[in-house]
Amino acid sequence: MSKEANSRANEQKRVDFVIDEINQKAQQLYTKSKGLQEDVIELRKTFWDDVKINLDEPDDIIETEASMKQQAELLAQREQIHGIMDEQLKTLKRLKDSPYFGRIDFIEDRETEADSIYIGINSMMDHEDENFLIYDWRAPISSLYYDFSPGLASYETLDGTISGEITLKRQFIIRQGKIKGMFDTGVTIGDELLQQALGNNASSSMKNIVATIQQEQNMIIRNERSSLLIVQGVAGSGKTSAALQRIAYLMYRYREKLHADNVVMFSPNPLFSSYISNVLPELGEANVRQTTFLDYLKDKIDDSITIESPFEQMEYVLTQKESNSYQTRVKGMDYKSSIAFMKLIDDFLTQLEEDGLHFKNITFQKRILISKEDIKNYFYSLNKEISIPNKMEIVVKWLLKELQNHQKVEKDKDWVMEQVELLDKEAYLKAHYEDNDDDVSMEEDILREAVVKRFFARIKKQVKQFKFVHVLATYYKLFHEGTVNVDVPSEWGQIAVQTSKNLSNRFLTWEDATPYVYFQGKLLGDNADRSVRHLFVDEAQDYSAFQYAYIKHIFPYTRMTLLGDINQAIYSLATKENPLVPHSLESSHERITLTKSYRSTKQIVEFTKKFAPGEELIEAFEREGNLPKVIQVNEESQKREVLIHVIEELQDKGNETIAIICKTLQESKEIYELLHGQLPVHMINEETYSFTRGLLVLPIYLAKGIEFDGVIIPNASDQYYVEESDRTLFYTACTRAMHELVLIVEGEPCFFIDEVQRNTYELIQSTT
Ligand SMILES: Nc1ncnc2c1ncn2[C@@H]1O[C@H](COP(=O)(O)OP(=O)(O)OP(=O)(O)O)[C@@H](O)[C@H]1O
Repeated sequence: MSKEANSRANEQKRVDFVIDEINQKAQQLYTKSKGLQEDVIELRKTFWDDVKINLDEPDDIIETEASMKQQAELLAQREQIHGIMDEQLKTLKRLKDSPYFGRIDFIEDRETEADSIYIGINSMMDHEDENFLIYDWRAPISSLYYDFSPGLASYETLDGTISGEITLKRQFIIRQGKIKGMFDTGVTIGDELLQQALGNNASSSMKNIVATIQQEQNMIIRNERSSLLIVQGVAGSGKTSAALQRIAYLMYRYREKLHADNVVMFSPNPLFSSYISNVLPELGEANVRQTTFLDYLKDKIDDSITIESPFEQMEYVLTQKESNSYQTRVKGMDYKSSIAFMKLIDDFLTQLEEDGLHFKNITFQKRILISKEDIKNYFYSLNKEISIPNKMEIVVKWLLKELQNHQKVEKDKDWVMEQVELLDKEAYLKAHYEDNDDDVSMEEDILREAVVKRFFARIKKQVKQFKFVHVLATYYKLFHEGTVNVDVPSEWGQIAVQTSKNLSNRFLTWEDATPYVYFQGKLLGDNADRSVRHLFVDEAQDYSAFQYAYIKHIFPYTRMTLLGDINQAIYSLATKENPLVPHSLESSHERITLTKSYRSTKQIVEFTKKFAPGEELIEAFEREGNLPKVIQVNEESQKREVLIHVIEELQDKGNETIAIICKTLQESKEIYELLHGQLPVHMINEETYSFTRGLLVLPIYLAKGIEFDGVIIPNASDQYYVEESDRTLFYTACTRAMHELVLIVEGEPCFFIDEVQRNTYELIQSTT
């Protein structure tokens, strides 16, 4: 047997042994868990048998409560242990298929023998709980695997640095308990393993990358120092992957303190949220709170106000250039994205301390109980030193007191008696018991009280929610009177008219959404969100300076990881003052730059980097593929045939997921109509929450962060990608491709293609 075959046979023996241990452990755990489950069922069945119920005397009631509590605690405890065992069983099941993916042999300084460390998704000890058969990839010692090649190496523990030498670094592909591949590696982690991982077909959900994390990605994953970590990484460099493995790492490292609901991730769209939702559970961790920034804001705004989505805004920018109000809107977007606008709002808030806040009448049965003037007078009678939100709290207290008086007055009115008659039997019985003197008029009094209390409860709740403050009307005023002594853009007059019109329709454009929520928080009090210990912002290039300032304002104590690619800043207005741009205003932070692109073949990266804004910083991973194709069609009528031909060709080559990526939703709809009925094609829109493999049509902004086996840009001519501002859109679209990229051009190619050397793509004149 060759040396290699011999060592593979030995490794397989070890795998068999570990799987044997896993089976034994699973069996023991299963037996225990089953016993516990029966216990839980029995406890639930007999719950009331063991509770002593006696409600005769106050003491008996207390004793009954205590007995119920004890029984409930017992049940909860068992259920919790059962839950933990269930998780352990799931972990063992995962390990059984593929117990580990890496091995390092490490000799610590001053030791003579190397220890073999096997690394997997979770750790596992032998049945005597003495030795680790598998180390979790997040354990301190496992960092050796990611950070070093064979030779001198060290890792950090709580007790300090441990140094030594790696004498062997090996990788495995194990499936269903069998070693399918085994490689001894040198400098980087498994080119071969990585080649295999990247060569696979795209999936409708993202995969974990723990077996092949690269050194530069590991720096992001294991970073514990920075309270603000900024990652600028080119398309496909593994930013999202690093973010997700980082979450898993932090949850492991701070297991006692950090729970899934202490971590929030802002993702670019709902489709992306579902795309990445598998990774953490696959790593044995619960999913963290994921939301789009739009949904986050929506939660804070009154339901009666409509908010435009960033995608609608984008669609407007791309398709409404001819509209009369376009220039004003774009200027308004620019200004409202800036810190200067936040200063304008702050200045307006200072004015509001003196005068100008709008309130709403508090009404009951169409009668005004407390008028907006009275509320305003009361508000402005309060000491000027008190902040607006604190004054609001005082107003709430005052209003509740006033309402209590109104409630008393209402109680004796005729309408109350009508409502009393509609009360149910229970209310009557209650009144009867409460009335100790058996006095009928007292009983009526109690019933009247019950009615008004119920009616007033709703008003009081609204008061506590500050519904008496007319935030929208006050914000509206900002565009009329809020600009005294402040510099505003020269187009401010038109911007103000346009904004007022939208606000009158209770409509907030995307550029107004964050300023409005900020403004509202400054009036009513923003609760700094302390529960969020770590915030991840993916596609961070698409946030404006205003949005960042707001995020910082609302999460002042939260550690943040911002990940993005300035080359993919498709909301061009958002790039100004963006923290991803070096030398931006960020003060204390750590910055990591990723330059290697893993997603696409070398040929696709070489092609796309030529028109990327920051070309020199893009490096391709060595994975070979076909040259991208530029197909020229002569007339519109050819397009459908060419498109169908291209799709079929890509499918024949084994590409399972093919995306036709368009500039706008409008264009996507046209392409969909062209193909619908001919091919099984799926249209993806803002409401699509998940996708399956197959043929998809979607606008660029919904393809953000996602990847496909093949990408077709159906209109890559200079009619569609016209201006410099289209560059990032075009780059984002092309970089979604893993294996194949095809651009169809009717007429002249867009000037981005002209920037690319001719030998990096195949030019085809369609004769179809
Ligand atoms: N170390 C790695 N091992 C295996 N696959 C990797 C690795 N790093 C990245 N990938 C793969 O490369 C692809 C791109 O990764 P990811 O989506 O995380 O990149 P990104 O930087 O967020 O991309 P974009 O900005 O273009 O959306 C994914 O398929 C991911 O699985």
